[in-house]
Amino acid sequence: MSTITAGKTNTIKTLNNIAEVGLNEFKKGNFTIDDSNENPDAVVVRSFNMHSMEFGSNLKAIARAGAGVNNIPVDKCTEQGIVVFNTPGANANAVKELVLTSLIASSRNLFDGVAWAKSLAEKTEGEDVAKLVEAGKKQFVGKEIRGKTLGVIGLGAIGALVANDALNLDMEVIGYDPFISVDTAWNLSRNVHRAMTIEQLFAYSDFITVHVPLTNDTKGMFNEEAFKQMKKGVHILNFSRDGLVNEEDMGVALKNGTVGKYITDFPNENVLKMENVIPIPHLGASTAESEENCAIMASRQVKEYLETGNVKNSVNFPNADLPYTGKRRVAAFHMNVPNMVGQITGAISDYHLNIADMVNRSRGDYAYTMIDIDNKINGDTIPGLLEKIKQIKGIISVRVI
Ligand SMILES: NC(=O)c1ccc[n+]([C@@H]2O[C@H](COP(=O)([O-])OP(=O)(O)OC[C@H]3O[C@@H](n4cnc5c(N)ncnc54)[C@H](O)[C@@H]3O)[C@@H](O)[C@H]2O)c1
Ligand SMILES: O=C(O)[C@H](O)COP(=O)(O)O
Repeated sequence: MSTITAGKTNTIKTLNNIAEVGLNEFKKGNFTIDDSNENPDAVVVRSFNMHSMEFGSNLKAIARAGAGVNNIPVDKCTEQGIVVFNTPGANANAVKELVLTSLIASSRNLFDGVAWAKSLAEKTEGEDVAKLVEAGKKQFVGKEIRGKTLGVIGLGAIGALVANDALNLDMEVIGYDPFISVDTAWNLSRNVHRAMTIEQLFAYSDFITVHVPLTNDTKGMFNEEAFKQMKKGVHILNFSRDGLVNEEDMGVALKNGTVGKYITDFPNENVLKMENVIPIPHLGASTAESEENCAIMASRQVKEYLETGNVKNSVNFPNADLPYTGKRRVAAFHMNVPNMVGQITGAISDYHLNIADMVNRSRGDYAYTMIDIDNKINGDTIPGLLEKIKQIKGIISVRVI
């Protein structure tokens, strides 16, 4: 649980394709990328499922080049002092564009219409194609979205962009997010109506799009009870995670017409068998721009953490920033309980070391302390100092950088 990292080459392992421009960030420092390494210092990942992985003793950070971290065992990482990062907002525009595309395309029956037009090649040829097109197009008459109501559940990076742009498409927009952040609230148009309860949103929406993380609280939130409260024929867009939807209940709602269409970025065996499902192969964030944004952000955050201890955009530990001056730095994750800082500084003073600067940040049950040391530390001193800090009850992990 304790490591000395100064001067050491840090090994980075990737578990998915990560845009090269992001991985190039590691060329500017003491890093090697080695995907065969069984005990890397950090992992960069997209959607690879890490839940059954064992973590080596060197692992200090996992960066999700993307938003959702449900593929990472975050609680296990916290217990082991492994920082989990994500890249908030870096792929939001890509998802927003596909949500709005799918909203219009589903309302205009575009997916079915295009598939039907393509199928004509097998049925006829020559001028007959045009005749069949004109005769058959009536089956795909759609509805305009102008004036219709879009319900947006979750007004974070993606939801807020979708809500604002839907207003520009002349839709009425109603949003629901009991945990909205101050930053997002500032970015949200004042013309977005606020639903005080999710039931209000259900009752008024012709289209519902969901942009919340998959957690124990949101799992299965689209279920029989929810469908009962929606307008008949509502279109539901799910670019968040399949687990938000109770698929058995969705199957029934699609069959009896309660839900007119279900557009999902997470097709699986169950939903592929259902009528009126528009399956998209998880393309929400799949643009060159978004993949690059996410890869750069994830790589920079890991690099900074390994080199300086500074934490930015962690989902499990507090963010902390202490300007790095090149002095030796003690960085410790610990429980957020009284007298931890006192005990860590006590251990440092036992070695007659003087403190130059420090920061302590907390988040729920956990806290992070970084302490810069004034003196030049003899390399032989470090293992003893680490051991002493490690013995303090409540320490989760400690490094000297
Ligand atoms: N399809 C894709 O490729 C793709 C890409 C990016 C993100 N995602 C998914 O979309 C989710 C949202 O991404 P984001 O970047 O907007 O995240 P975000 O963290 O910026 O926003 C999430 C919002 O959901 C809100 N929220 C949480 N629980 C809620 C609840 N019970 N009811 C209403 N609101 C609730 C939060 O307050 C927050 O504002 C991600 O967690 C991920 O699962 C999918
Ligand atoms: O949560 C996310 O960021 C998305 O689901 C994107 O996943 P991807 O990186 O596998 O495209």
